[in-house]
Amino acid sequence: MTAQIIDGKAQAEALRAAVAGEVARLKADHGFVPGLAVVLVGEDPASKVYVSSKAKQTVEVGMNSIEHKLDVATTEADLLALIGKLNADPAVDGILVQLPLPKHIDSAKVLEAIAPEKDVDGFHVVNVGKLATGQWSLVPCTPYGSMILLRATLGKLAGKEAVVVGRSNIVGKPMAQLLLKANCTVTIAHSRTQDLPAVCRRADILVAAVGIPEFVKGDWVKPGATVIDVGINRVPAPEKGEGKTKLVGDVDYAAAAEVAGAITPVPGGVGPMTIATLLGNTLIAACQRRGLAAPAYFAEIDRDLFR
Ligand SMILES: NC(=O)C1=CN([C@@H]2O[C@H](COP(=O)(O)OP(=O)(O)OC[C@H]3O[C@@H](n4cnc5c(N)ncnc54)[C@H](OP(=O)(O)O)[C@@H]3O)[C@@H](O)[C@H]2O)C=CC1
Ligand SMILES: Nc1nc(=O)c2c([nH]1)NC[C@@H]1CN(c3ccc(C(=O)N[C@@H](CCC(=O)O)C(=O)O)cc3)C=[N+]21
Repeated sequence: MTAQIIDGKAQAEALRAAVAGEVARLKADHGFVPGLAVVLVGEDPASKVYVSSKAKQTVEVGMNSIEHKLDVATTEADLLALIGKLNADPAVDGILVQLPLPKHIDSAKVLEAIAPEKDVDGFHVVNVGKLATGQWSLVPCTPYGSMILLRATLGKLAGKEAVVVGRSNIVGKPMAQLLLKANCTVTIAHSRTQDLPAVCRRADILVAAVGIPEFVKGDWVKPGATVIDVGINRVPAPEKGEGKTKLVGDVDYAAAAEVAGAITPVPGGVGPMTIATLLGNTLIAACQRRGLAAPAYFAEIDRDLFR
């Protein structure tokens, strides 16, 4: 048996088309255009690629993109001052500070400085706390995108056994919270988990967010399970020529695809969804801040997943 390939690229395109439609409607009916500010500190090549692709897609859906590219030597105080300005700027609906930040800057402090209602990453403690206590909040993009892929693949998730490998604040923990909110039975595994292969084999839904190339093996996957591979790892690809690289996930894709019912590829899986949900969150934040109802498309996703 070969698994269904979950097409994150196509799902992300559909989501962006829905966002573009809503942006046009808001402009026509309410006379404003949502704006997303993305802040990049330093010259990390991968971060630069992500930030420019975020800016491009922001403009493609009809929103305003505000880019701040700061020198690697930018002080924490200067960054906090910029965030203060963006918080106060009425043209800015969403603020994203690209991670990782240079070592001399305290990321936690920076994330807490972002106004929670503009925190389109969903990383602020207020939004984390709201998610954990069942209140409405902006939700981290990668887990939210993963949930949308699960909804498209499985429909209702209630009662399913879900295992999340990884417990970071940006992926593992919020992913587990969302699966719990969707009435799954959730296990969070990490580097101290005993007999990880056996824990993974219990999963109807297996989410890998580890940061180790092809870490999850084919025989860790329960036959028919749905596998969400969050990992993005750039590795050498000598088969493509000397010095060439390629992207692989945290799952041994070829082996897992023999066993799983459905699986996300890398690239083309969770990654594109992350940017699409970022645009979705910006739209939601823009509506929320003006007291407008959440766009119907997102209300429907939330209803299907969480009620
Ligand atoms: N597709 C997308 O849009 C995004 C992709 N990513 C990718 O997702 C992956 C995870 O990212 P992130 O959560 O930030 O990574 P972190 O490094 O912050 O967290 C990794 C987690 O994996 C766990 N882990 C590490 N080694 C093992 C092991 N041997 N066995 C079991 N668990 C282990 C760690 O456990 P412990 O806590 O015990 O140390 C930790 O909880 C990366 O590949 C990253 O590139 C990230 C963000 C967005
Ligand atoms: N504040 C903050 N928010 C983030 O959401 C955030 C961040 N910092 N720092 C880095 C990680 C990583 N991340 C990705 C986004 C898109 C792809 C993506 O589009 N990937 C494509 C391939 C891209 C390529 O070819 O390089 C794919 O998987 O198909 C991947 C990873 C967001 N992150």
